[in-house]
Amino acid sequence: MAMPRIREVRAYVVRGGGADYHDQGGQHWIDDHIATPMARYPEYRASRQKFGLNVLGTLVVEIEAEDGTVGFATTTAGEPGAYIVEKHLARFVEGAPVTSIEKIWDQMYSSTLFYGRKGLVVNCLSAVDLALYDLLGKIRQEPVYALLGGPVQDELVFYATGARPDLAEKLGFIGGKLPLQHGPAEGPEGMRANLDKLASMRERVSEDFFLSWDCWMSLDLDYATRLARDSAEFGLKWIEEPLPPDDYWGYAELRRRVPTGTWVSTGEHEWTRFGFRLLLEMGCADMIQPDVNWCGGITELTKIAALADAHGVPVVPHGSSVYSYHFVITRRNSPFSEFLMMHPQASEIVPMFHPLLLDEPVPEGGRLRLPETPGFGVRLNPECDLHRPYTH
Ligand SMILES: C[C@H](O)[C@H](O)CC(=O)C(=O)O
Ligand SMILES: [Mg+2]
Repeated sequence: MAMPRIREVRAYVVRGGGADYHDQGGQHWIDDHIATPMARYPEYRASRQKFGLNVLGTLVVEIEAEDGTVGFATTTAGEPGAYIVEKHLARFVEGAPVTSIEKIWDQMYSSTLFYGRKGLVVNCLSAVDLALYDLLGKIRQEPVYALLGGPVQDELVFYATGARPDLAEKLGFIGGKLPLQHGPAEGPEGMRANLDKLASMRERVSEDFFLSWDCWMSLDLDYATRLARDSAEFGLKWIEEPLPPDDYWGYAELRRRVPTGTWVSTGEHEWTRFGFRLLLEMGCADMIQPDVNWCGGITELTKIAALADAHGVPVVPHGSSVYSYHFVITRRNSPFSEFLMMHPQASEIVPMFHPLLLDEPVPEGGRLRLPETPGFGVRLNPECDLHRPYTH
């Protein structure tokens, strides 16, 4: 079968949910006094949006082949991302065969080394990579998981991230990850409030339902050590992203300090196999959590997961909806998946990238069988207002 070439790349910005899942309206648990590295400044404690967490918005990348087939994907990168895709990355994609995914990745990464390597630029590159997978799947009439070698499990099993693990258990999830609300700047009172929250959730859920902390880079080594130790009596399964992502030494030390049986996890804000190589070789984590919409797309996640497998470290991707589901279903080394509760009170199941995607699958009873729809199996919601700020 002759493979078409790529005709055009287009980059759009959209506000309100989507891949920038922090870009929510008011009164949402995800913006309700969550511990962050900015919480040392009292004026930025109550709301993450106040310091600019949702400043970027969602970037949508569409890639159209000569035969008219369109693949698309999304990331957190907004208007600066649209500029990078249109003015820089598109040149490596347009005119290339739709199968040229590895070469395009290498050209995008190598050509942006002088200002990229991590963060926004690799988020953009991830969206292009995922859009290429979506396109290839649609052209071959196969789901992305089939392109990746096929499923190794029949269905995905989920834990839930949100303010109400007790409700998540009733919805069938296997565990719940709570946002930590108070950091070191809030002293012993904040620590007590954190532990009280965990204790009260432990009382409300069954013994087999696991509980974890999401610390969103907000702690220091001593606080993280105390939190992990004092949370152990409530059966804490893991302490996630307790330290700033560049503190590889702190993570390695924390792993030595936490009680046996408590995992240290991180990787949500790490990029490419080079960043994960440091985490793995330095013994920073019992589990890594790359976000496929950020870390370099499927092309890079495949390499990161192979490295992790060789180190005996499980890979449980951060959020990222269908983009991680198609990957996880093909991996023995990814025992479960994350579902971010995007309902404002975390009391009902809402698609993770709502309202941007149509046909976005959600777990039922904490489980999900992926449909056989080509590509990632989702469509852009025509009711979302996509804006194309740049052309090339
Ligand atoms: C709940 C966390 O603060 C963050 O919004 C999401 C996250 O880190 C995760 O899902 O993991
Ligand atoms: Mg997290």
